[in-house]
Amino acid sequence: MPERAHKIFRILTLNQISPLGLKLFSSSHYKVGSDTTEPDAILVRSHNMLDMDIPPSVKAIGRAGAGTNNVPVSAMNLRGVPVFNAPGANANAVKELVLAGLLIASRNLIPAIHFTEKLEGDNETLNRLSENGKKQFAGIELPRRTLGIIGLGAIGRLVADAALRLGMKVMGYDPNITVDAAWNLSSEVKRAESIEDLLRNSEFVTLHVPLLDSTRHLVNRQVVQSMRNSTILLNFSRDGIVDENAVLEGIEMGKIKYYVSDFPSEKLQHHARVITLPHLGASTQEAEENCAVMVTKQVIDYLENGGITNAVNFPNITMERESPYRLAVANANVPNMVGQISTAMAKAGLNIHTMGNKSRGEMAYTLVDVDSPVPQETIDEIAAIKGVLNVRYLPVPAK
Ligand SMILES: NC(=O)C1=CN([C@@H]2O[C@H](COP(=O)(O)OP(=O)(O)OC[C@H]3O[C@@H](n4cnc5c(N)ncnc54)[C@H](O)[C@@H]3O)[C@@H](O)[C@H]2O)C=CC1
Ligand SMILES: O=C(O)CCC(=O)C(=O)O
Repeated sequence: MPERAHKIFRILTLNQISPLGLKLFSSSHYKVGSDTTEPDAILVRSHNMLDMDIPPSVKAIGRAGAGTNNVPVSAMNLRGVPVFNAPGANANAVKELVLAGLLIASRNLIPAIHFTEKLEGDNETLNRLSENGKKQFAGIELPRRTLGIIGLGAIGRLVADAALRLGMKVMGYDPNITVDAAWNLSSEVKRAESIEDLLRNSEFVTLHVPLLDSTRHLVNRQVVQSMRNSTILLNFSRDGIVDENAVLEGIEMGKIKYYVSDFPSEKLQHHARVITLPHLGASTQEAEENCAVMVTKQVIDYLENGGITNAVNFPNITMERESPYRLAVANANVPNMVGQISTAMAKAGLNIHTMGNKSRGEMAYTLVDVDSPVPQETIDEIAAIKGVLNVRYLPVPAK
């Protein structure tokens, strides 16, 4: 029978994670480090895990941020491993950088700064050269101009609010908007029927969608053609959402005045009409702390209690502990799984105290609390059921 002793969980960090989050891992129960072998869980920010050999010991992955396109989520589905993220935890940081991008581009600040940097002479000369040269950097103001927002989730919504407060008109496009996001969206945001509808009406366009198969090259040649002349395009989502060749053509044709992107790329480097930042969207103390704390709490609850909150591939499920013996079963979302799990438990004479089962897409998850210890043979029998991906026994450790 498995012992009811404190297990030491091993956590591997693949990026720098805020210490405010890491300190939630108590040193008596957790070993945390960037060199941890046989990890129970991995914490990651932008490190590319797509080609990584993820050890079989891994039971959970925590992405201290929003986008999970750097994590092999489908491969983790096959293992029944939840991939957690931190929805909304860095949204304000991104919103602020988008506002900076809007202002930098609308006032031609990058070429203006370069111009001033190159000036030489005494104060009188600098003053004369500045006054003579400044007309080439005259910009536009934001009030009454339209910002088109593609993707109205955590970030898009905050950008909409901020733009409205700056006196802009806002148009939004998001065919998959969640009920929560829709409730939180200002009624002043005009709904675009299509991306083309949004582009026809917007002087500024900002992208806030995840990188998925369906959003790769969302901004392509055809989309660029639909833009108004001199559109300022902002991309703080992911580089893959934009076809860079289409952007370069759009700049040539006068469709795009500036492309402001958080993702440097070889093709766009040193282009006078491209402003790039080094993926700085979430790099504030507050966002780093929020993300680390949120995702660490979720990973701890999963490892210790089997609770799932904010996994991108599993349903949310938490269950109060009403008895000390708990099984957590990840399985494929196919018929009769719960029946087979309960039959195996009944065969061992186990009395089920509470049971919770939820599914999402192809994944399902079952938490079962029983009144007495679960024998290893029963765990093995459940693990052998076709469709079961993993079984974890999570007894409350003896004091
Ligand atoms: N530059 C940076 O440092 C950061 C970048 N991001 C990127 O921003 C993305 C969005 O972040 P959040 O707003 O927090 O995510 P979110 O999940 O709250 O919102 C994404 C929204 O995009 C919508 N969407 C999906 N496909 C769409 C489509 N084809 N057209 C229009 N809307 C579509 C969804 O319905 C959802 O409402 C992340 O996935 C990540 O790639 C996020 C945080 C920091
Ligand atoms: O952790 C970071 O700095 C990247 C943030 C990001 O891109 C995200 O949360 O999707």
